[in-house]
Amino acid sequence: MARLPIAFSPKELPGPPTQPHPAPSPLQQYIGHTVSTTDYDAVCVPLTNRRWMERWERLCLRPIDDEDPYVNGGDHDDDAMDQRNGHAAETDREADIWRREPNLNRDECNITRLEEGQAVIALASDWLELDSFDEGIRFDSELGLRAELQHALYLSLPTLVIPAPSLANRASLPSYARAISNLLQLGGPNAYTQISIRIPVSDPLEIIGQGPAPPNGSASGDSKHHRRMSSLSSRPASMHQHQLSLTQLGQLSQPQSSGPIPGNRVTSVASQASAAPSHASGRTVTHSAIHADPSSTWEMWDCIRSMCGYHPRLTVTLDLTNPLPPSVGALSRWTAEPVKHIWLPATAFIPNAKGYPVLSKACQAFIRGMTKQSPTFILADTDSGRHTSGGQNAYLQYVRHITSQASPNSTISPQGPAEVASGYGDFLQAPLQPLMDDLGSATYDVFERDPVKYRQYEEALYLAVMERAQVADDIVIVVAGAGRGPIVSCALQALDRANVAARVYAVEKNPSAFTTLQERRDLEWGDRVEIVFGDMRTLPVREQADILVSELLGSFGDNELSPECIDGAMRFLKPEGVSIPTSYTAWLAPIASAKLYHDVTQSSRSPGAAETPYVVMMQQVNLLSGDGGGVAGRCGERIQQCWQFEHPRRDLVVDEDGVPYTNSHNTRSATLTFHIPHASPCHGFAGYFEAHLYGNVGLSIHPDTMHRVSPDMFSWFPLFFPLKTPLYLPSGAEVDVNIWRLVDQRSRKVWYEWSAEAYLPAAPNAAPVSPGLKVPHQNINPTSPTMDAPFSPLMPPPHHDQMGDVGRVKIGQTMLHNAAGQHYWVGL
Ligand SMILES: C[S@@+](CC[C@H](N)C(=O)[O-])C[C@H]1O[C@@H](n2cnc3c(N)ncnc32)[C@H](O)[C@@H]1O
Repeated sequence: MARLPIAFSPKELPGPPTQPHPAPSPLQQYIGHTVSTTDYDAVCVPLTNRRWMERWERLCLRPIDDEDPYVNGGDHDDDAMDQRNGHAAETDREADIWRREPNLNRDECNITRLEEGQAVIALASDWLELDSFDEGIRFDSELGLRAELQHALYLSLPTLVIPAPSLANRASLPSYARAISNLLQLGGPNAYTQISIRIPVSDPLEIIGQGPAPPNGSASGDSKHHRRMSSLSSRPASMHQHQLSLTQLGQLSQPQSSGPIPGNRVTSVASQASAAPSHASGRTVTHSAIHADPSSTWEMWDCIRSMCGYHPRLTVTLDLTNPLPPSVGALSRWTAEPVKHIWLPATAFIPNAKGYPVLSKACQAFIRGMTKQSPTFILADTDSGRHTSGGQNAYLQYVRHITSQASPNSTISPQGPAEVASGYGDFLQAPLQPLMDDLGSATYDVFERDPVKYRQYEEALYLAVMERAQVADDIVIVVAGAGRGPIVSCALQALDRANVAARVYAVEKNPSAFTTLQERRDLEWGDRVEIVFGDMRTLPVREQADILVSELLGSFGDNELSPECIDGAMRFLKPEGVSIPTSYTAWLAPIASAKLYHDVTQSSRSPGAAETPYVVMMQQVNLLSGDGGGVAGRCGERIQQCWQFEHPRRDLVVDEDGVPYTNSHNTRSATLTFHIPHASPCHGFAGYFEAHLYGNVGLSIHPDTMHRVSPDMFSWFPLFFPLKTPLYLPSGAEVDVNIWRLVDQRSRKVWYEWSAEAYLPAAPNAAPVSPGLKVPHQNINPTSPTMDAPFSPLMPPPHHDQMGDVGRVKIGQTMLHNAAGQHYWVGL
């Protein structure tokens, strides 16, 4: 496993440069020394220092009354008031000049030189509040952050880590996200610095079921709320907005006024905010409704990145300060997100029996699972002396040890050996079309490296030969689509093992591969094999076979047109003959993957790129569905079967040449209902196949059976059916997926179309619920932070369907993808 970078977050930094450039600055020396003399790879440094905070606060905040010397000093005379007003006007002027061109001064920055930016992870100021209740603080925080990002872009810093939005202030999250979205425009399309949002892995109070985090505590536990109000808020125009936001939060008992509220402290407003927030619609959402699913921190991230349009320079710094949520499903969502850093403070470690810092089993498993995203770990507070043994280095050594161990077997995609897999992770590949195109030798070379597939074929052939040998003296094997001949060799080895003689034909339509077959016949096989050039669907039959063996399977089973080819080759088969494979099935599951979604929707891709299936070795992908039927027992398993093809089919109507008149019998359709335990956007579907070769031998890339059926096989990666627009699925949602395999004989095409509908389970006869009333069927209310649709007074009463006692309410729908095969089809 590749060595993952680990960064050190020091408590104290060296002072500013004292020598002119190019003499290395103290910070540069410190970073160089740390990286060269320890096992750390980077240093995590706050971009700015206290002086910047003090200037920003002086310009952008006004003292609250009890801090104001003019008010509390008792000097209420006119002169004092005049002096005070004059002073404030001067600061206002200075503030507005700053607002016109927000900047940082040199002595406010910890990092000032290009050379210092190497091996650095920069932290933005954690006292800026993009999501403050106070509109003025929000806007000035955005300007402050703009100045910081501008500086980071100037220094080409790789990342600026932005403080977490406040859990206690979800209502302002859209403001936070809007500000981030605007900041991402800075520097234009060639901007380099990534913005990484620090998101806590959980809200601890949510985990113990006590509702959201308290006010005045940021998600990471730091107190960053300003005790003062914005200087802008004392101006009439913005005060209106400020009042409005407070009223919407139900916090003001006094009537609105157009002027400042005497003695009203921002902190007191914030402290009331954890009481049940009442939305402008008048709909009351209780804490339990909001926080039944431990996902509010992930949901904050989902809101931000959705509002930022899945921007490629927007990433997550996952903060493990708080305890992990107990649900593996809730945690695994992070595997599908662009997690760039993992913040690991000393408090996340527990002491082992000898007092050394270690991580809990759950945390170890989580971290190992996240290593495929290659995050940088940031170790913080390791010098706090929290653990009695090992000293500061123990944390580093331990994380090195954990991240060097392979992640447990929880993959949802076959992975080849490192040299095959490297570079394939989450890479979108166009599915092969071996019927329409002639494959190159290098392509055959790649799939011939998988010994498992051929071992399975040889075993299946051995079983079939042994069985046929019981009833027939004269055995004929036809390898249909022989490629460069590996299955021909499998057939010969199976015959040798069974000690049975047979005539073997190798049929191939790729003229170049046919030359390799000629060479192998001449040099290896001799007259044991007869090679035949041509299309198996039209070639004249020389001799009928006992065993027709083919490998025309795609990642979804039938997507390389195995059904159509084998139908045409049926003419080669004796009435009692067998096909290897005898059947194959296509399977589907809903997935989330910010990376795959971003890749298919990139502007450089064609408009139909999000309506085309891709072959993908899935890594940063989360399988969304759960087992267990869902609330109403309507849902199937987490990965569901779409359809099956069996060979040989004896019921087809064929013409005088033995070729089926139509291909209509190869159309298929499926409607699958999945249960979604944890809220997530759905970015598409993973398609898998299982093939029954013969006897008890098969091939599988189905995540639940591949390790049993064909362990370590890596010839096929899953097929990804993207959604053009993500479909948001709240906790407890049900998603109906429709998928069709369609054929057109005249245009000689086969293609897939797909769409999905999202529902929430709803109680039978559930009347709209009044604010504050308890929801009747608690047990069917699997809520998420954004889920209150089934019982919303704004929605019509739930509609019953035939499938069970629990009705459901539709909440979303996708378009039909690849209608009429306009963007993707496979030629016959
Ligand atoms: C996926 S490759 C498998 C090759 C080889 N059997 C193996 O397993 O390594 C499928 C092969 O079938 C050939 N093929 C596809 N359709 C065919 C057809 N209708 N007639 C003859 N060969 C065909 C392709 O050219 C290709 O060589």
